[in-house]
Amino acid sequence: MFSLTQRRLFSVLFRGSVTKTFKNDHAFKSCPHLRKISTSCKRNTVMPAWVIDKYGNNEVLRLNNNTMFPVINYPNEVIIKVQASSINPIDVNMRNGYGSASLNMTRDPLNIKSSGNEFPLILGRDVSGVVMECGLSVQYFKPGDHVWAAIPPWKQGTLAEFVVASGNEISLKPKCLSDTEAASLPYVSLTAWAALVNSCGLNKDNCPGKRVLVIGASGGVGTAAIQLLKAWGAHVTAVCSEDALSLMMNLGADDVVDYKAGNLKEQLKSRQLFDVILDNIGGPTEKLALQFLKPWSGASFVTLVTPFLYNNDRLGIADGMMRTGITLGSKVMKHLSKGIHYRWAFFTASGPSLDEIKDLVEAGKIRPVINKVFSFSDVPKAFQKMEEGHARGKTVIQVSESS
Ligand SMILES: NC(=O)C1=CN([C@@H]2O[C@H](COP(=O)(O)OP(=O)(O)OC[C@H]3O[C@@H](n4cnc5c(N)ncnc54)[C@H](OP(=O)(O)O)[C@@H]3O)[C@@H](O)[C@H]2O)C=CC1
Repeated sequence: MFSLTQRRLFSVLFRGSVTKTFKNDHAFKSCPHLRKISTSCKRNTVMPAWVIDKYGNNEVLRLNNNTMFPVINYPNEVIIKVQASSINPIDVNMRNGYGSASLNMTRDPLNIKSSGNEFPLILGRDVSGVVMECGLSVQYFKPGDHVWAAIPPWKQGTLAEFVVASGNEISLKPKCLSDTEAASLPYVSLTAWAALVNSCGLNKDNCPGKRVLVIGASGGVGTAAIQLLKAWGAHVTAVCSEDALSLMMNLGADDVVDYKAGNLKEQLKSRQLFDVILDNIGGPTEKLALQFLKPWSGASFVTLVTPFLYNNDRLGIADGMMRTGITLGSKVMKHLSKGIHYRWAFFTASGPSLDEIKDLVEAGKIRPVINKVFSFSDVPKAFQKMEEGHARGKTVIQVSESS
């Protein structure tokens, strides 16, 4: 097999024959702003990026101005100039080593690098930016398009000047949002979509009248989930701390439960049972919440907090997968016998789903909820903020001055 350096060299040498660049594009010729970006893109073989060279605390984050410029390896890929990004809990967890067993394996799909050689690793999943270059099989996008996306965690991330994404992971950015606003939504809204739509089968036709409980409602995923559910007419009960009550009401929640105000079980008992519960917290909360679903009526419990990657990290892929299968299988069977569908959900990168979210944003049904915006040079501070918890929406990174 080819070494990584050889593969990069081939990609650079043959790039002209497998990609469409800005320079061939009519829009490019007529737009000085884009021409400027493209020129810098073409001239540089390196770019600034926040990388880690080993797992650990915030001290492992390093701004490297000489990070290798990304190249298109497959004809369905695009290179995006990152205008804004954001931080999610997975970034903090990955910095600490979370997912290293499974994600390293897939981050190098051609298996060119040996295991454990994933560094320097770029974190950051969200991007709002401009397409610079397209592989030849990319049909729906062209250089110069303003796009947003969430990049899967097994790929290099978006805390960099440029990032590579697949054409099927990106979507045209909602025109009504700035880059910093747009970068706050893809990862969390696609996670909410994966949980509510893909796992629980909710959609705009069957949501009206459904009672949904969102636990951990004040964070990134929760704020996106509430808005998606309200856009489709569900009755939403949000579980959060007291200081997030007004945020929840502003987002449209019908009922709010303050989990710090006292006995959560007693508070939930005073409500009617739910058709769907979205759990963003896990642990003891899962056990407690499962009692509050309508049994034998198709009700679903879906959690985002699963031991899937932890098991692989701890036990290795084979044993980890087996442990995960046993845990999930036994929980599914246990709750099915009580008339409840029990599910785990995972973020799924999807341009088509982002297209639908874009429509909801442009219709004014979903809006960004931004906790704080940090500059690119302050990425470590943004990680620190994320790590401190108590998020109220999203922590966003302004990568380019013009975002
Ligand atoms: N499976 C997957 O693919 C994915 C999983 N996740 C996971 O989902 C979870 C939520 O993600 P995200 O929304 O981005 O995280 P955030 O950190 O943005 O939000 C978490 C929120 O939960 C609140 N919270 C903490 N404890 C409780 C509690 N006991 N009851 C109710 N609310 C609580 C926090 O505020 P406060 O403490 O002030 O109450 C905070 O607002 C994370 O654990 C994340 O790792 C996220 C994305 C994808």
